Amino acid sequence: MLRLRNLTCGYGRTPVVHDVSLDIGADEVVAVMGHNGAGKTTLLRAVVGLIPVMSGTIELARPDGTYETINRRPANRRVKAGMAYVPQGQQCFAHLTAGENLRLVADGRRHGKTLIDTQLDRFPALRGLLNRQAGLLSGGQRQQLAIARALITEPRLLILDEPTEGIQPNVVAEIESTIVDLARDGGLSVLLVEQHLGFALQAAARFSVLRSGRVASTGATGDGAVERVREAMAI
Ligand SMILES: Nc1ncnc2c1ncn2[C@@H]1O[C@H](COP(=O)(O)OP(=O)(O)OP(=O)(O)O)[C@@H](O)[C@H]1O
Repeated sequence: MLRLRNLTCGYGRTPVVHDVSLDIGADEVVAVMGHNGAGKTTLLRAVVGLIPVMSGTIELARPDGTYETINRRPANRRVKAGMAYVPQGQQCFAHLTAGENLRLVADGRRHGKTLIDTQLDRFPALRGLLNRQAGLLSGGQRQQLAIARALITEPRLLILDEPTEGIQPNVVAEIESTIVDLARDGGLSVLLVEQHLGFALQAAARFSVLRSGRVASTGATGDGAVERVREAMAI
């Protein structure tokens, strides 16, 4: 679904992410881990088109499975091509209700109401909160709202930046099972940036660890992955 080849990106003329290569297959969850400042968010920003690529390529699969380079494609057209981005920090329109947050994305889409209903089935806790201001929801509820809103765009690639940050443990488990279900149900690949090791290794099939903007370790999340990740992160 997504192929990064020797991707270098950063801010102004200063590279922050160096020479990163990464593959996410169809219906696959891949976790990118690393300490604060390792460059995880910067990598995602380049993938979604919020900052330019300095060198290397970002390739996205077309629906027919062939790849095209999208380095210069504006962010809004990447959304149209099937990417959805949920930034760090449970971002919602705080003064709008939960329902208005969802309708903002659904309105104007064909079958907008059905799209909202599908997400309310996925996140049943949101049903009773539709008339509540998003700013008054708990962190976990806001994160579910942010993911639901992203899914209304019917992405093929969901990009999540630290979805469990600042969220109580019972909701972390819910979000984890949602992500696993989404990929298992088919039709969706997930690029997950996460510092919560247990969560990332449970949810993802493969991992990459970034250290100082470079890939320090990469592999499958099976036996021995915890040790490899800990070693790469030097924890
Ligand atoms: N807008 C910006 N302009 C200049 N430098 C930035 C900007 N945003 C981040 N940086 C720098 O880029 C480096 C990587 O930051 P980034 O946010 O990508 O790391 P991260 O791994 O996502 O960390 P965190 O887990 O804290 O979000 C840091 O040194 C940071 O100071």
